[in-house]
Amino acid sequence: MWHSHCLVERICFDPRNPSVREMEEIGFLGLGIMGKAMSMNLLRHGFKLTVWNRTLSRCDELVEHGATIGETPAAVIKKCKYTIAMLSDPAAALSVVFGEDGVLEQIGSGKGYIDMSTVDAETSSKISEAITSKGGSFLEAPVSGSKNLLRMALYEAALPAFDVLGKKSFFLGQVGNGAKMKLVVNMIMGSMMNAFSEGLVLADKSGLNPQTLLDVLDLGAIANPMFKMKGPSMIQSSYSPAFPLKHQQKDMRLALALGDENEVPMPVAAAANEAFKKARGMGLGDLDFSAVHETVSSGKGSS
Ligand SMILES: NC(=O)C1=CN([C@@H]2O[C@H](COP(=O)(O)OP(=O)(O)OC[C@H]3O[C@@H](n4cnc5c(N)ncnc54)[C@H](OP(=O)(O)O)[C@@H]3O)[C@@H](O)[C@H]2O)C=CC1
Ligand SMILES: O=CCCC(=O)O
Repeated sequence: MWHSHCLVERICFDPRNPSVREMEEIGFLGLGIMGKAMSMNLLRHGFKLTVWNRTLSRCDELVEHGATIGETPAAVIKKCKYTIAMLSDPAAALSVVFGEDGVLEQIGSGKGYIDMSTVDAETSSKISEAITSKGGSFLEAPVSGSKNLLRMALYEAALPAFDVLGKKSFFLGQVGNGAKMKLVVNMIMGSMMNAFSEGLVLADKSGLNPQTLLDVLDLGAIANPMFKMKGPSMIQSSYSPAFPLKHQQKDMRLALALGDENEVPMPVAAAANEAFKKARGMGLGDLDFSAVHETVSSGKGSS
């Protein structure tokens, strides 16, 4: 998990003292794959939550586990001192803040907004400026890892919640750096996933057992959790979504724009992006990003 900017004040709960946690209510906006898993985790660790999701019915399961529903993002902000958002993309992140009944209507002094969505630096900066101009505090805090980062003070205040949500947090300085770091990481991940897919298909088509390829890869210098976790299901053409392919393609697109801005040639990432676009065109956007494998294995590559 990376945090780049700003939450304020020290939250008065202490991770070692659940009774203190109960004094603070955290808001949570966006209950997709990640938001739901993160909210459940917070509830399990004794945090009180008020949740909102655009499709309100997705709040029901959280309510069964003790959460309260906020009718709008503004209502959640009004009720809670700290609110976390986990939304699909820049458009969603902006609309929840700037739209009708949005975050801006109730944010103000003494309130913190933590956006954990993967967006670009420009989006983070727009949100940060709007929130801080109303006296609120903002922290961009994109996360790495799947369902299985405030000005420094808000960062410190939020650490008890981050401790529950992730293994390690990094404070990266100014707003935008969290978004950039996340995009660099996901650009590498998306490029690797494409090379991995091609390798699996090449092994298979050239008469090798793909499972043996996985075993060999796992013992060498390029062994990594992604190959280990995704490989077996990719061989079975099974792509139950942990990280939806449409979001991986959004991250490739945003990383390539960052490359444009900084004049960094990125031919490998550009080719990977084309493969993810192809996969979206094949109707695979809601499946796991490993479904890009189908663009190679079905013989419908990105050329
Ligand atoms: N899945 C993963 O492994 C990881 C994902 N991420 C990032 O986290 C974010 C969320 O990912 P994930 O949970 O997988 O995605 P999902 O697609 O499962 O969830 C997206 C969420 O955004 C909401 N949303 C979409 N558009 C709007 C809008 N215009 N206004 C309000 N709400 C909107 C959806 O609401 P509704 O239910 O109404 O559609 C839903 O709550 C993304 O930025 C992703 O890149 C980061 C790390 C890992
Ligand atoms: O942004 C998504 C990252 C997914 C992962 O790290 O497994």
